[in-house]
Amino acid sequence: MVRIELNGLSKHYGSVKAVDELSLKIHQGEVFGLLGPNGAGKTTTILMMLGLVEPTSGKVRVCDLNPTHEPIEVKKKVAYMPDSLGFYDDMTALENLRYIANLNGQSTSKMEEALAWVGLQEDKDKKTSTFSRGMKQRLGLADVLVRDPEVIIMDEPTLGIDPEGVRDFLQMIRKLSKEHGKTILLSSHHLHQVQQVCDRVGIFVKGKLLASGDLRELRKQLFGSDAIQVKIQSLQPAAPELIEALKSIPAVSSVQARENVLLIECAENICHELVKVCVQGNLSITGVSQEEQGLDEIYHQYFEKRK
Ligand SMILES: Nc1ncnc2c1ncn2[C@@H]1O[C@H](COP(=O)(O)OP(=O)(O)OP(=O)(O)O)[C@@H](O)[C@H]1O
Repeated sequence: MVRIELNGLSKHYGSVKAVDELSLKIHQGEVFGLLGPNGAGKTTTILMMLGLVEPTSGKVRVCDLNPTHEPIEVKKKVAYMPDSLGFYDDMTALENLRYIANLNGQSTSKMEEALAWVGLQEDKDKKTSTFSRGMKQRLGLADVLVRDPEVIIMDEPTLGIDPEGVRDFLQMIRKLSKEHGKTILLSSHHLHQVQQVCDRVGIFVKGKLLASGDLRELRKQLFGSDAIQVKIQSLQPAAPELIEALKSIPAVSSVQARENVLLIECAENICHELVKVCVQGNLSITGVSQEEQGLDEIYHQYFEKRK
């Protein structure tokens, strides 16, 4: 079920095309990462999804609603977590949640449960002035849980949190999507984190979506190849017959032999098969490693190539 659908969506500020003909579908239960450098158009896209910025052209639908025309209905189904959350410092965690719930006319029955879920049960009666940034982000997540939305939109949710806090937070995001069926859109500069938690990623540059998909699809879209590179080291150079045998494997796209090293590019993970063929070809293997480009490499390599 599609929860977020953008179709040829554009937003122009004078001559600046903040978002340019953006089309994208995000399904229920998916964690989708919006990834891009400063000024790419991520925030503008989010604001259009929330009905806070009107598109110049194109369509946006969130939970089968038009945010521009039905902003209040959208607000009931979508929770937005900005990068820095404002809580009242002189109120406790519980009081803050109650205050927000009352303002939004929501039930307060799930507050304790939500605080326990994010691991703040023992801190619920502490004033939020004593909270670390990570604790405030978890309180933000508890607030989201109280609202029980269908879609959660987060802008840089892990900014300024320590590594352990980030790990816990990412686990919660994953759980919200996989166990609670929430659709999550996450905007971030943190490539490594996006890679850990997102099912799919969209790479934005200058208002345009350059590529979207899982890591493999991104590799293919950005580089025209989704190759995995396998490096096989051996005591002696590979015989020409062995190199030919490796090349004849359908998933293998190229084989390079340099002294005692074979570099094999293949379209899928067939490491075990390559090793078998090498052993049959009497190669004395001393090491095997597989290199698959992560999001970091994909992102940097792609932008370095374009400079
Ligand atoms: N209200 C506005 N008026 C004029 N220009 C704007 C406005 N909001 C955004 N822009 C411009 O639109 C472009 C996209 O900005 P946006 O904030 O959406 O990018 P972003 O990807 O969220 O960046 P960041 O990662 O820095 O938050 C930028 O060039 C920005 O200067």
